[in-house]
Amino acid sequence: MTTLQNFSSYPPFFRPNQGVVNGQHSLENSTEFDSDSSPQSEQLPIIDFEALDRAHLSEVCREWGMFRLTNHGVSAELLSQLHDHANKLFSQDFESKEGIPSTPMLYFWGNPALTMSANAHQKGPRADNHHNWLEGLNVSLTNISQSYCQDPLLESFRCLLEEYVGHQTRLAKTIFSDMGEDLGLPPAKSRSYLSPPTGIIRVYRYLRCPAADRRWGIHDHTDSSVLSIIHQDQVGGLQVFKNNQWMDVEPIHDTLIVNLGDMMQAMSDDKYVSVRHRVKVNRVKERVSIGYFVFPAEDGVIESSNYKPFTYADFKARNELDLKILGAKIGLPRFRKEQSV
Ligand SMILES: O=C(O)CCC(=O)C(=O)O
Ligand SMILES: [Fe+2]
Repeated sequence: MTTLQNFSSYPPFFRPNQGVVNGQHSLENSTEFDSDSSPQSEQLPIIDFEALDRAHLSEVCREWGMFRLTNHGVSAELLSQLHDHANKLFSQDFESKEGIPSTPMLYFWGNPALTMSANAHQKGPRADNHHNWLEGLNVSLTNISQSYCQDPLLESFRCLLEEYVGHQTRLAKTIFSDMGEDLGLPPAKSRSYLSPPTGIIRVYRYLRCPAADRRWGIHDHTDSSVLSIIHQDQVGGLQVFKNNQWMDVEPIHDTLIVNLGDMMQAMSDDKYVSVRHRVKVNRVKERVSIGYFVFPAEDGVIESSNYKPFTYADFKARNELDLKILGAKIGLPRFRKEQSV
């Protein structure tokens, strides 16, 4: 539960009156933006996992690139336990969180590290005061089995995450296989196009922000993944860009949100959409979400008619370079046959 007065769990940068960068408060000199979403004209489509309808899935992937998954087989109890543990971990003092041994869960705050799945979609150099208003734990699935023998809370959270990853892998494989059938991807290719062992989990806590109208939890972006699967708590804040407007993705506890990433768009030759989305922050409430991101095998060559052949390793390296030089991810346009940037 949130204690309004106590900010000892917050990274100092996010404590009221403390976000000072180069002598300037992080909330100064920032223009207010319009974070309001337009009235909902449409509902996010629903895909029932127990009765997967390939024609409907196909349509939703082409038109939306995001859907709500129901009947996914992840118990409401597991989801609640994950959120309870995440809340407990995040409410510890900042110093304790910084001291978490970084394998398998790496603690971070502000902008995610360059190798992470998603990078801000904004133009121009990244300003110091451009932090995403969040902290998180990044779990690389290659070492998720390494136990935290010394710390019971971390260890039981890790075990829950391991169980959760089993479900996410099951869901991603089935959904991807249906997408592959819809797109006519050659089965041999499909195997290198989805590599569950190299996926990641990110557990985020979006922090309360006094200037919620001038800061983002996560800026407008597309994911670099093949698929991303998000479970959010009841606070809300996730938005998706559809029909030239932003719409809220309403929290519903026993559902998951699936979105397609850049790799899926490339594999589908632009038939499917890597969807733009972002997360708002809140003045009075923290928000916790758990994201699962699955990628292609690093060295699997993605072949399509709109893009030059490239691997996920090439894509990552190019994004890292663009972030360093331009302060922004360019992403897929870099790999188009007719390069558009
Ligand atoms: O927290 C969320 O709901 C979304 C997170 C997200 O978009 C990302 O990590 O790429
Ligand atoms: Fe994302």
